[in-house]
Amino acid sequence: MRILFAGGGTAGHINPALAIAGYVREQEPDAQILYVGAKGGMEERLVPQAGFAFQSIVISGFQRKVTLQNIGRNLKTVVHLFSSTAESKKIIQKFQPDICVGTGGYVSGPVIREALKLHIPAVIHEQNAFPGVTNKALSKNADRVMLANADAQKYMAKNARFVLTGNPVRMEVIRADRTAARRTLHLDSRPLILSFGGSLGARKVNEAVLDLITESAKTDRFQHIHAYGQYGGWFPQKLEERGVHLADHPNFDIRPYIDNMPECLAAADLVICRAGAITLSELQAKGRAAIIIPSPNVAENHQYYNAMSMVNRGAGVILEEKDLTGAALVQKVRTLFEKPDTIPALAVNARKMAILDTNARIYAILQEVLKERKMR
Ligand SMILES: CC(=O)N[C@H]1[C@@H](OP(=O)(O)OP(=O)(O)OC[C@H]2O[C@@H](n3ccc(=O)[nH]c3=O)[C@H](O)[C@@H]2O)O[C@H](CO)[C@@H](O)[C@@H]1O
Repeated sequence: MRILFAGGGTAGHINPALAIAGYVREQEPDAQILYVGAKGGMEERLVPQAGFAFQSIVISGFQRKVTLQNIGRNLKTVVHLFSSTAESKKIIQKFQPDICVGTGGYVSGPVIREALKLHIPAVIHEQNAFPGVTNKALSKNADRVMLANADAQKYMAKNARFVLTGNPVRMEVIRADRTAARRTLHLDSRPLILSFGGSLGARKVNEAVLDLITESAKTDRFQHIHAYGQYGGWFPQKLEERGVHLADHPNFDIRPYIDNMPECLAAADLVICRAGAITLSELQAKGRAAIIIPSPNVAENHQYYNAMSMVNRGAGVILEEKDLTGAALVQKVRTLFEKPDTIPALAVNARKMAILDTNARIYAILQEVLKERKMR
């Protein structure tokens, strides 16, 4: 199979594509896989790191707020609209895919549109209950619209060919073993708290975790791995200013981005995170207890609903950003570790929500679509 993936902007769109691509590669080691991402996007680093061929196109999104600067940006976006279409066509004609898979983000727009125009079958996957603009636009003509949540259907084209698949989670995440991961990460028997604010990081989460780690440094009862994200470069310096010298705390591992998330999730006792759809699917796949802090800055407040679907099943604890302070986070952590049964119960309930055969379901859909197209 020659298969072309397109999706990007944040890891929430990239990792599902990597999960599907990884599964295809396992099933068909000879499969030819090419990933098309946006120039300057996280995919430029994450895709080659996962061992897949990568090509980028120049693309940007429209800014909705009217400011002088945004008018300039939007003019550039119009130019990119044309250039990205031409670039996509060129890549597709050269690679000659049997099928294309779009996982959302602006970059999937021109690639999937051009593939369909060239009569190449194309499917898309939507990770959220509230779909992104690109997937909404593509839903009308895609061969299949694969959904993680049936609610997304009502915002998409009426005649679209929907299939409920769940969210694809990378096999590395599903398979990672706790004991082996803890050994590789040189952890001891103290509990591990893993924290990150979505794939780009989050200032509010960083601020609260800064207080948590400062507090934690007094007793060294926990081990911490924290990712401060793209804009949180101030985090290690702030810790030092508070008298927490990382050199004195080998139990604190502070980084801009967690590249070995499969291991970190496997090793963690408690996760503190945003409510991005893929992060939550990973918590479920691993059965991990979490304090979930939904981002309020997303379309239709969808992270709140993502979080509540776990909270309502006793599979996580919510801390809304309006209530988020360092003290509130410290208190929540304290409460969770107070009784020995609380964290294991959350973890078991999270695991009950896992859908573990999404990659296999999607692989079957790709084959079905290919067969269908051949028969036409
Ligand atoms: C602000 C925003 O618009 N967020 C959206 C974005 O979130 P975001 O890009 O944060 O996506 P998710 O939370 O869904 O997934 C993040 C992915 O990045 C990985 N990861 C994260 C941090 C890190 O340091 N290392 C690492 O590997 C996680 O393990 C996960 O695989 O896409 C999601 C899926 O469409 C949406 O549900 C989110 O609402």
